[in-house]
Amino acid sequence: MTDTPAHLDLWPAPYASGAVDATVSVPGSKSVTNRALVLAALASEPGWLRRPLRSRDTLLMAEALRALGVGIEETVSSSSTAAGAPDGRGEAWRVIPAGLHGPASVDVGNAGTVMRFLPPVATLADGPVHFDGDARSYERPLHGVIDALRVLGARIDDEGRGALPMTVRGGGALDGGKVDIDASSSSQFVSALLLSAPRFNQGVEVRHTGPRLPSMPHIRMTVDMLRAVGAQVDEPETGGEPNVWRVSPSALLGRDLVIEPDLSNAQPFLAAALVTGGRVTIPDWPARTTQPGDALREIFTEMGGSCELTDAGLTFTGSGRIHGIDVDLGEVGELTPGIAAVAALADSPSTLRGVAHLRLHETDRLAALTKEINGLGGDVTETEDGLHIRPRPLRGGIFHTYDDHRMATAGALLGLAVEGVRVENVATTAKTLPDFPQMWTEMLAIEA
Ligand SMILES: O=C(O)C1=C[C@@H](OP(=O)(O)O)[C@@H](O)[C@H](O)C1
Ligand SMILES: C=C(OP(=O)(O)O)C(=O)O
Repeated sequence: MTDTPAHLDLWPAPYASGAVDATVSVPGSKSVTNRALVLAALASEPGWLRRPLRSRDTLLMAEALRALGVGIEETVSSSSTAAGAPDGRGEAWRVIPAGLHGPASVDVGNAGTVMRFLPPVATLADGPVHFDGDARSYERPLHGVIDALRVLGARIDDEGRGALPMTVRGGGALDGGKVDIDASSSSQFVSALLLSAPRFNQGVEVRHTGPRLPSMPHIRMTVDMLRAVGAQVDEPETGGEPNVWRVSPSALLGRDLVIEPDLSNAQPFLAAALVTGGRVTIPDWPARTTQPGDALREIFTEMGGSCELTDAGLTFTGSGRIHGIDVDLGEVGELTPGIAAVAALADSPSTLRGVAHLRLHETDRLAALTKEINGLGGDVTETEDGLHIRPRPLRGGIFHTYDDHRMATAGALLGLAVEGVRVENVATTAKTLPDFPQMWTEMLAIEA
């Protein structure tokens, strides 16, 4: 982990002089948008995504599918007031499936969903598909997808790396069948194989053989979205064998889907209510969802507030006090940076457990959180599978972000309560929330 020169891209994180009181409309879910794009591309008829997230990760997914021959048209839906509205709301993507063609090149950036969900799609193309991405993408685990696809009949050139860069030698179809994988380093291995499986000749039977499986809500999301386009899925949570998922071969329907707001991106705004003892409402919070961010209702309530779901959305009200928490975040790992930031401001220590796999995310999040919170005077130690956080008075300073959008929002959160925090490269929030700095200052009612 190298230090970025201090003069580069330092964003003075606004300090909150009082309690926030705001309504914040959060753009669409990254995880839902990228699954919906893949399923729409594999369908047998055109479909719509309304209010898709338009951020680096989802634009990379759309661009990659276009490179394979899929039509994705930008339109302004009837509910829209203006094309290109800053938060992307009101816009729609019309997805027109087509035969998948190689040769093609895919830039995955550092998007786990693109680097894992698209290689199975590429096996269905009629030529080679080359995958490359950011330097960090070479270090993120992909072996589960590569090895499984080989067992299912694919030809992949990765020069023995088990990682990017690589070329999938698409043959126009894939046998499919049974495969064992160890998905303990990423649930996205399972989701990746299931999403394309209706188009494999024999569908798929995936058995997870590893010690643990993180991010179960994201696998539920995959299963739910497959079923919604007509796929037949057998899985452990509805009476199937433990750790086994089966998808039958079938055609997929085109869907007209309104994408839910990204509840993990709602996290910093809800946390602002907790940290300042204020109140924040997130409109369109779904009554039922598979998004892991829904767990924030319980987690932040335990840390010192209350929430209410009404027609106006989810309103979270801070109590003015923040309590430490002892919690297993294995199911909701992507919430860890925001929870760690809040925990560093609490009135008692916290233990965050079950998130060893975060060492393989956008950056090593356990190391990065420890170093950066301690750099502001905090007292955080890494455990084998998480963090111990003992709150101490913090001071201003540079909060490095390591190209990690959730490190940037964690730094902004600390800045609400600690004067003089400067977040390095806040623009890295473009991975999933390009308008974050503007949304943050609007929430605080600060003139831009
Ligand atoms: O399938 C998905 O959309 C995701 C699954 C999770 O990945 P891991 O299981 O690798 O943590 C999550 O952290 C990531 O942000 C999104
Ligand atoms: C882990 C994350 O992303 P990715 O989809 O790249 O794995 C995240 O958004 O927190």
